[in-house]
This record gives sequence, C-alpha cells and structure tokens, in this order.
Amino acid sequence: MNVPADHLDHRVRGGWTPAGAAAAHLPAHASRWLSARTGLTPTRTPVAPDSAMRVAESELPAEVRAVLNAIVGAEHVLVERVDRLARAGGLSYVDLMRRRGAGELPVPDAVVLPADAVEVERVVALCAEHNVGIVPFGGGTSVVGGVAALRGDRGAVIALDLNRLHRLLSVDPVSRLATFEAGVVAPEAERLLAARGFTLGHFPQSYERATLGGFAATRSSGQASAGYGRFEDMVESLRVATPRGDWRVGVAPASAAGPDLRQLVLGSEGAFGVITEVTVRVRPIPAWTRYEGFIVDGFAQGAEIVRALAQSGTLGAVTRLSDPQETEVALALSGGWKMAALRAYLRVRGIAEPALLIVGWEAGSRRDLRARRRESLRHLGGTVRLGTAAGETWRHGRFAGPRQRDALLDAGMCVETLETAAYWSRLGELRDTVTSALRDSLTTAERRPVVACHISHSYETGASLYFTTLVPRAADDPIGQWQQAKEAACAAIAGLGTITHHHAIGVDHAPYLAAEIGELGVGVLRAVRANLDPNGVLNPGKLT
Ligand SMILES: Cc1cc2nc3c(=O)[nH]c(=O)nc-3n(C[C@H](O)[C@H](O)[C@H](O)COP(=O)(O)OP(=O)(O)OC[C@H]3O[C@@H](n4cnc5c(N)ncnc54)[C@H](O)[C@@H]3O)c2cc1C
Repeated sequence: MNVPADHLDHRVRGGWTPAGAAAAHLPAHASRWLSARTGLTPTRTPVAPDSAMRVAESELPAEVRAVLNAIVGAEHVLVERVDRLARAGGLSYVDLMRRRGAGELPVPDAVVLPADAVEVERVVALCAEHNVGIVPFGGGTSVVGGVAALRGDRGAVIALDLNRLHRLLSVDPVSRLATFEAGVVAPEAERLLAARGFTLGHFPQSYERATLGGFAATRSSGQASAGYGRFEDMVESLRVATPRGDWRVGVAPASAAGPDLRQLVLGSEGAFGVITEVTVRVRPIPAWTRYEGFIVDGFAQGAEIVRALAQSGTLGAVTRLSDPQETEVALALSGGWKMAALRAYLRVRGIAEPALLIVGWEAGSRRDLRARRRESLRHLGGTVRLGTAAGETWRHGRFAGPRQRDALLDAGMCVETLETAAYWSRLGELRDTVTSALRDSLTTAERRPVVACHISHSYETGASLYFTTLVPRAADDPIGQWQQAKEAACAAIAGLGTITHHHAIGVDHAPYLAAEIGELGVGVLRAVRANLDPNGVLNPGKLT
C-alpha cells in the first residue's frame, strides 16, 4: 500500500501519541498535586492491546468488495482487524476509554482508501446502490462520535478514509486562493502553502492530525480565529461526492444567488456527501509576531477586557483568557520555582484570583504589529504584564494538551472537554451554571473534580467557553460517570448558549439539536439529506 507510514501512525487510536499513553509523561510534582487536589490514587491503566479488543468478522458483501477492489485497487480495501480497528471511533474520552476496555467500540467492516475525487464518487455510488453505510474519515480526531462506525439498519458500514487525497491542486496567488484535496492534514497544507509564502492560519489544538475536509465538515475553529476567522470563513468553494452525483458550490467571493449553499455543506458532518476538494482563502505569512501573557483578577474582569478588545476591533490574532481554575491547573502542572515565585508576586500585587490572558499579535510589518499591540494595550490597563516569555511558552506548548491527556488517562483520571458559546450578556451566567453542573455531578466523598474554563474565540457579540474537567475515574463505571456529567452540562447550556461552538454534533450532541434549531430546522436538514442521499447511507446516526 502506498500510503506514507507516518500518515497511518497517527491512527493508533489508544491515545494521541503514536505509542499511546506510554510515550506521554506525567511529572511527579503534577501527580502529587492531582492527588492532593482531586483525591486521585494514581493507578496504571494503559491502553488495551489491539488483540484484547472485540472485533466482529467483516460483513462487507463479497460482491461489493470485488467492485471496491476494481475501483480503488485491492490494496486499498482493508479488512484486517488491525486496519479496521485503527479507524474505529474518534478521540473523545468515551472512545479512548473503550480502548481501555470500558464498553464496546463499533468497528467498520472495511476501510476504503480512494485516490481522488472521482474514485470517491464511484465508491459513494456503489455503497448507495448496495445500502452499505459510509463513514467519511479524515484525521479521526472527532470528539463527539462523528466517526463512529454505526451502520443503523444497513448490513455493513465502511470507513471511507480520505488519507490519499492529500494534494494541493492549485494556487491562485492573485486572488489568494488555494484548492486542496480534502484529506490533506493541516501541517502538510501549511507546508505546501509556506513554500508559496502563504498561510491558512487555522490552528486548532488537533492541528497535527486533522484534515481540511474534517475542518469543513465540522465548522472547526482554530486558536487564531480572531486573526484568520473560523474555518467556514476561509472556505470559498467545495466539491462534494453525493449518492446523486458530483456537487460543486461556490464560484465567487460573494453572491446573491439564493441562500449560500456552501454554508449547508460546512458543518454537514458527512451526512450530505463526502467533501473531496476545498478551496480556501489564504494569507501572506505574517513576518512579525508577538505573544504576551497578562494576569487579570478573576474571570469577570478578564471577560470584560476581552469584550472591550472584541468590540473595538483590537483583539490579537490569538486572544485567550483562562479562568482562575484553569490558571491554577496550568501553574500547578508546570511546577518549579518560577511558578512559586510568580504566585508570591501576584499575592503581593493583590491579585486574589489570578486568571491568565494570552494575546498574540501577527502582522506583515513591524510598524503594523506595534500599532496593533498599542491599540490592544489601551484595553489592558490594570493587568499584570508577564511579557513575551509567558506568551511564547503558551505558543510553543499549544499542541501539547492531547499528550498530557494521554498521561492523565493512564494515571487513572477522567479527562474531558466540552464547549459552547453565548452572547456577552449571558457568558458569566453560562460559565457559572455549567461549572456547577459538572462539579455537582462529579463530586463524591472521595473525588473532588477540577472544572476549568477558557475563552478562546471572541466575537463582537459574544464568545466561546471551553471547559476542561479533571476528576479521578470511577473504576466501576468510567463512561457512565462522564456521560452523567455531560448530560448535566448540556442541560445547563440549554437556553443560554449553543450546544457546540466548534466540536460539531456527531452522535453525542444529536439529542440536543432540535432544542437549538427547532423541529422545523431538523426537518430542513433531513429533507436535504433525503434529497442528496435517498438511501441514507451517509454517516448513519450523525447530525440528524
Ligand atoms: C485533542 C483535540 C483537540 C481538538 N481541538 C479542536 C480545536 O481547537 N478546534 C476545533 O474546531 N476542533 C477541535 N477538535 C475536534 C476535531 O479535531 C475537529 O472536529 C476537526 O475538525 C476534525 O477533523 P478531522 O479531519 O479529524 O475529522 P474527522 O474526525 O475524521 O471527522 C469529523 C467529522 O467530519 C466528517 N468528515 C471528515 N472528513 C470529511 C470529508 N472529507 N467529507 C465529509 N465529511 C467528513 C466525519 O465523518 C465526522 O463526522 C479537537 C479534537 C481533539 C481530539
């Protein structure tokens, strides 16, 4: 098979690091702090070996397999258990726990790796004809069950792995457009663009593994969203393989030719078709960047500052406010004398509840960078400036979170995140309500959860809230423990914010969709789906 090995390594699904949790490391001071703060009794709970996982025989009909072999080549139709297991599920806590022996993981009957858009179209048409489910699989980083191999009432389901669609097809430097095949992973897209002096500027925490098709299918949002926009703001046009044929949307930078159908494809999570090509708007690589850290006193003060920045148009490309709990965790896990000194200094400065604010400016010239920073600083009076060391430390560690999660899972923690967004006037209430819901659900005599939160995407009218929960795992029911907490959080979100700001709907949020968009809205989505996919083979059980 001619798929580069490193493209497959990242599919080792037990954890983020290719070698699973074993390659991640939790320092002794972090372990001690977790025990004291949460009641953790460290245990060794490594990922189960593949051989311990239950994998049923493939039920892909022989005649379908024969035609698939003819379309993509037999070496690109994988039915070995190791290959199917590698595309079974995403990277939510529940999926990762299933890898640790808690609960069953749905496994696809085959993995199919087409080479280009035309092969994808032929595979989609074949599966539609034979009622075989299709789960589009990009980087497999979904945390909401988006790539769960559910077959519904179909006899079989395949994982349609977009890994071989990794080419840059064209660049239009005059219009600043680039067309990629949808399976290209973000770092490779950046590498290809950098060779031409451009950047996409999309840096979600899953950057190392996620694909452009996945970003489009989930309306992803990157850490520099204030500077470059959410992913849907970057997409100019799309090519989609549907059971009804090839579909292209987007021909000009703006159009009044009815509703914008690009927005229907963006966020469609593989339920309307398989995105095969994405044309994105690109920007010159910024010649100058500067990242700084600030400490504010409490979440409310920090949120007021971020709102002022957002409403005056002076946000940094990255503007990220951690609440005091998240700041406490960051300081505790970093450890060392510098952190102790910082805490002492903040006490002297009278900061009761330190909350870390990172602002990163990016610009084409030094003068422009200085001007942007000056404008932002007008709203940052009264903060404690930590300088560029704190900002650069955050920047260099910004993709480290998933590795740390592996280590925490291995040590016996339940670690999971959830996210939402709301208008500024409701943001404080939303944070308090969700924090309480998570805390109340997870607290027991032995377990004291940490519920931390940050704002990382801000708009004129509101912002996202991203919650991270750390609690010792309930050995008898680790999945139920989290699912109860998640339900409580979702109930708390209802009426105040959206059920998801950037993780998408998948399986996990599907029960909450009608409350947000109404039964009429769900009906519209179902009608589109039924039109494009009359047999309902596309990503069964997701979105609607
Ligand atoms: C540690 C971690 C951190 C994360 N941080 C962020 C973050 O900062 N911002 C953010 O937005 N998200 C984040 N996510 C969530 C996830 O990375 C995003 O949803 C991402 O967009 C998924 O891309 P992917 O290529 O991995 O897609 P996959 O996980 O493979 O698929 C996601 C969904 O899209 C569908 N899909 C994938 N490719 C296609 C295609 N070509 N055509 C049609 N449908 C398709 C799948 O069927 C599935 O429903 C994070 C996830 C993890 C595990």
